[in-house]
Amino acid sequence: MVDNELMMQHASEIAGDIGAKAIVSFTEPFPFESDKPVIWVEDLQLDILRDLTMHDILEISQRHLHDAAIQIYLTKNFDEGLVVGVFPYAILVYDINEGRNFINVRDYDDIVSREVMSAVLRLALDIAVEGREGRHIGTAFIIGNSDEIMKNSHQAIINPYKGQHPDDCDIKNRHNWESIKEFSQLDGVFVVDPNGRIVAAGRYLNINTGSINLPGGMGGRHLAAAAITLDIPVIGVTVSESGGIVRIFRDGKCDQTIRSDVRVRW
Ligand SMILES: Nc1ncnc2c1ncn2[C@@H]1O[C@H](COP(=O)(O)OP(=O)(O)OP(=O)(O)O)[C@@H](O)[C@H]1O
Repeated sequence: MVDNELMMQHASEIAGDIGAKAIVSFTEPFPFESDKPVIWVEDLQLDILRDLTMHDILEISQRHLHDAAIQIYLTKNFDEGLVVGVFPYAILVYDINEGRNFINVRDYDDIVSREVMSAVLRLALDIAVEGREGRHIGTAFIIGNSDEIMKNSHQAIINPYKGQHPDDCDIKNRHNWESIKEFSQLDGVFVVDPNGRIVAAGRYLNINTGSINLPGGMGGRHLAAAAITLDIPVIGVTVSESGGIVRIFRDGKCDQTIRSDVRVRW
């Protein structure tokens, strides 16, 4: 296998030559100096690539780079430009526009601002990757006119956000994420208004799932999120307990699927 340091040096040169925004490294992290920001991707078992054909290696590497690019897009607001991906076996150049075409938070700005949508997706990815106390967590955020959502739902347990200071309910504020992650273990969903204020947690949606048709493997949580988006103009963001996948629902359908099996570190 080629030395990781050598791969990184070449990637750094390529990144300089093509004016890339960053280097995304899938190799084992080590201290590395570069003019370009280096993003390390963790939690990937790339050893399995060793026995595959070059075609398969490239296909899998590209998929991982695509997943990482979505996280970079959501976290860094990199809207366009190139990144150089470094794998133990390959160097790939990736256009962030491709990731952006796949998921564009502006697609939802008739209901929720880009800032709130990015925050919810980033938090949802965190919950999908980290879980809580060593176990996977599933939850959902229903975003839109909160009065309408409240009318179409009821408390499964006491609402922990009732009567709280608005600053403590702001989903855009990362300082609030720890408590949101804690409450994501509760049964039911979060209700979020278009400004990013969490109005309720532990909320059960009163829905009619008759006209909803989802692919197999999606149970009550996904059905409920899909159904409410058909009944009223809201967005549903789900985190699946089984599989750690984040999905965006709109108009009764799953609009986007984001895999969480790569973890980027800045
Ligand atoms: N109508 C509803 N409103 C709000 N939450 C619901 C509703 N129905 C189910 N849920 C939530 O979904 C949880 C899991 O249900 P289920 O396992 O059937 O969902 P799922 O879609 O298979 O999701 P996962 O992939 O996360 O397991 C329930 O414990 C509950 O918290």
